[in-house]
Amino acid sequence: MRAVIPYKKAGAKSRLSPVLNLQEREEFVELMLNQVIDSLKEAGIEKIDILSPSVYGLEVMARARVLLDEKDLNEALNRYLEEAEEPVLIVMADLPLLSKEHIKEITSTEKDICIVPGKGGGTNALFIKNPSNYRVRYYGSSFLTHCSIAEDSGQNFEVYDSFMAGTDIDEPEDLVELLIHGKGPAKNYIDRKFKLEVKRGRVGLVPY
Ligand SMILES: Nc1nc2c(ncn2[C@@H]2O[C@H](COP(=O)(O)OP(=O)(O)OP(=O)(O)O)[C@@H](O)[C@H]2O)c(=O)[nH]1
Ligand SMILES: C[C@H](OP(=O)(O)O)C(=O)O
Repeated sequence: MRAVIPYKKAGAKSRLSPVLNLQEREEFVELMLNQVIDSLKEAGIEKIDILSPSVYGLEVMARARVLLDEKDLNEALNRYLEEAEEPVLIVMADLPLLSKEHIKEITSTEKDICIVPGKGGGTNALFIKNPSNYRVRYYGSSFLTHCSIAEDSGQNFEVYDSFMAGTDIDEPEDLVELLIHGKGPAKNYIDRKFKLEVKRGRVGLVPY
């Protein structure tokens, strides 16, 4: 088994631009990437690839193999799947609440594929036992798309239902979940810039 983390630091997390400037977003995304790598290693996954369109932010990366592919996310990942000769776990880099336990459960599925839905219809992780038989199509309602792709290719799949693994950090309100449930450098980075605002209803985020 090997894990691949698609990663693009340049201009990362544009949806967080209302609350973080470009430098902050690029610093933050690098912290989240390293927490995902931590969880993969803690789960015993030794072969970890980072698939990126450029070497930016990865010049001194020694914790995983860096693969460069300037193609867009889907083309790059599908080329990776074509060339893979073992089960592949695709994990997004913006999952600071993903734990080793989640990873062990996801990769222990009895199905051909395990799909981890994100918020708003996305796909946070995909474990694919037979990568030659599967292709990805991220963006839009990619979770539903990936379920259909599995069905259309005659492969059964498990939907891994987890609030924590399902929390990808895309929008400012996602930072609330990181402050409440997270730990480690990514959480500490946001902790230094924001505090929780507890009013009626949902907890909010306010800058210091
Ligand atoms: N290899 C590769 N990874 C990408 C690319 N675009 C995004 N990613 C990564 O794919 C994952 C999901 O991407 P998004 O959540 O859309 O991240 P993003 O593009 O920084 O966020 P927004 O700018 O808010 O859309 C993250 O791990 C990104 O780092 C790309 O063109 N190539
Ligand atoms: C890549 C994309 O991420 P999102 O924009 O949903 O966070 C997806 O999961 O299809």
